[in-house]
Amino acid sequence: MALMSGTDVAREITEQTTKRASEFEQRTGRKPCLAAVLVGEDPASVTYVKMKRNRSAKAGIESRFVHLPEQTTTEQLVAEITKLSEDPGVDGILLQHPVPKHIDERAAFEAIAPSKDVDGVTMHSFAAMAFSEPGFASATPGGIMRLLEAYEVDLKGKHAVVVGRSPILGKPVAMLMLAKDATVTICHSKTENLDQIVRTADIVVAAVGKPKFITAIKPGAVVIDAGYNEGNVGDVDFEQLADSASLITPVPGGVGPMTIALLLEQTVSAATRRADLVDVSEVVG
Ligand SMILES: Nc1nc(=O)c2c([nH]1)NC[C@@H]1CN(c3ccc(C(=O)N[C@@H](CCC(=O)O)C(=O)O)cc3)C=[N+]21
Repeated sequence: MALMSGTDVAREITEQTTKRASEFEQRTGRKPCLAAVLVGEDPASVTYVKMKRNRSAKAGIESRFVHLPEQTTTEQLVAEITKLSEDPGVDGILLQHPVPKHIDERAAFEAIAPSKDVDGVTMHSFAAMAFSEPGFASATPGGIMRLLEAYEVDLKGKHAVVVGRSPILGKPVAMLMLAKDATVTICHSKTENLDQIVRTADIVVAAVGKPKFITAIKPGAVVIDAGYNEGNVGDVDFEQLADSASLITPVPGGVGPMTIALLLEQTVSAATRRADLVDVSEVVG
């Protein structure tokens, strides 16, 4: 078994992002700006948004925080996000999921301008991922793909099993893996014989939100734990699988830091594109 260190790969990506942010500031006289929108006081969400803002600041990205009360209506939230979409000083918009149950989350996500959807949550970004067109990846799926790339996991012809079909995690990561020529199976709460299907996977992506849900794999499989349950517990029973997996992500230190790295990277890309600058790093590679 070998670990896939999201912490290490995220650090490398963010070093590059920091350089690009600084170059953006030199050329435009302002920092790239990410607006983070949080509705309510869910303690986990408060922590995540704080982490994202801290890491933005360290990378030279300005962050704007829009904290709305729990009882905000869909109309009010859509109005706030629309303002940010129209604000020329804002490059990227993150609406922290989940929003309170009375809010139509899809309507809120769709108020994000496609050019500012650095968290990859809109239908526009989903379509771009599904059609392999340029666009923003959903942050966690994009982070997972970069982690697989960093560890040279070739998906071509392999059976990838995604457990979970949420709009910003399971479904888009399945599209991204399909684009890399994996044979993709998506399992969910209604799937029959889920354990057996997981045991046929060369690559397992656990994205169900159930602590230690995945307990058996095919020996040698690559295991990606995208779960973020209370107390930093993943969806994978790490102890149970550590020996039989060829590569496995830890929690913490796996997918989580990659999610934030992608968010920041895409924020600088959005800023660069919006300012109509040629991004030297994209040209030079
Ligand atoms: N619109 C939206 N986009 C998201 O990307 C999004 C979201 N909503 N809602 C919640 C989930 C969760 N999420 C995490 C990000 C980083 C860590 C992370 O970095 N965790 C650290 C540990 C955290 C700690 O030390 O407390 C780690 O895994 O090493 C975890 C979870 C992003 N999410």
